[in-house]
Amino acid sequence: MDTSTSMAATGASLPIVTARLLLRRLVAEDAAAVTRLVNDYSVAGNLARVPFPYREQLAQEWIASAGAQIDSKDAYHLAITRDGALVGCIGLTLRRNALPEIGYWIGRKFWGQGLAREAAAALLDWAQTELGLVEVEADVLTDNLASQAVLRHLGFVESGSGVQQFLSRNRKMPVLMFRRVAEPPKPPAPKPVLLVVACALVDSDGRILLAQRPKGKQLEGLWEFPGGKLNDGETPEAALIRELREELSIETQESCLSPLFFASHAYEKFHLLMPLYICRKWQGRVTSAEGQALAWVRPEKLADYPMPPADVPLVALLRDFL
Ligand SMILES: Nc1nc2c([nH]c(=O)n2[C@@H]2O[C@H](COP(=O)(O)OP(=O)(O)OP(=O)(O)O)[C@@H](O)[C@H]2O)c(=O)[nH]1
Repeated sequence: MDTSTSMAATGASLPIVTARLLLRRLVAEDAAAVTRLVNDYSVAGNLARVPFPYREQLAQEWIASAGAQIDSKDAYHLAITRDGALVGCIGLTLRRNALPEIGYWIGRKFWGQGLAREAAAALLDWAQTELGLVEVEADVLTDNLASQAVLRHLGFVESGSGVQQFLSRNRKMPVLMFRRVAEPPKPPAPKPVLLVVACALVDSDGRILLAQRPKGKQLEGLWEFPGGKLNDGETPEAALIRELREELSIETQESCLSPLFFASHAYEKFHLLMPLYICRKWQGRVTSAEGQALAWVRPEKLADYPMPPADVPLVALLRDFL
């Protein structure tokens, strides 16, 4: 069954998938299952707008109107299915002079498994993301403690009480009103800024030295400019002179290091800020002091060496510069 094509027209993405459930558009074939589950006083008696006994003809009409309401964006009544079988329904109705209202029911044999809570949590998240709904209301029979527990768990708080006509009971019943204000999405936690210094060592043939990141390290196998993190109290230049000594067994001086470009890149756990220096003068022979593979690379060949994402803009700049 394709429930996604027709939703495309409304701009909202359905179905909604949760750990155990699929919330999808109701289809005509659901009428028999809806009738079987709702035509049970323990279910229908909690619902204000369904008569009891409940007949399949009503289910057919309701399913047709639910489809039309989704298309007109007036309400989103969805089937709750588990492993392909209908276990209940859930809906969100957008009202003109009132807040949107959520309602749901679960067939009696599926009670006690937290399915209403799982479906409602998913629909509320979906409504916030897809429809921008922040505040939602729900009315619950005063003695329907299970449904009130679901709402409380989802962050609803009691906002009033009243009476409402219940078709299923053919009389007015006391209800509690609940309201939920969704928390605004949390901004991502700020990442620590990591300062790393790196160097484009350029030999007399105009080739640049790249070092391969060893196995077991983050970004292993990628080629990078020699360098590393600053120790406490170190200047960038002192750190770079130390790193070149430790990694490549060469000596250089601050006067031989010229700042060139810098990389600013968001990695998953930190934000890298990496000034890239250029150095054409050093003492000693470049050797791999830490066992890392080294390569002297012509500027036009740099792109053949896979490098960390932070380095990509630097490589382009360096190629133009040299
Ligand atoms: N040296 C260097 N580091 C780079 C480059 N590009 C880039 O993203 N980085 C990142 O900057 C950090 C450099 O830290 P580092 O070399 O001192 O440390 P590391 O990850 O090797 O681990 P370590 O702390 O065990 O030595 C790494 O996260 C590395 O992925 C680059 O061109 N050169």
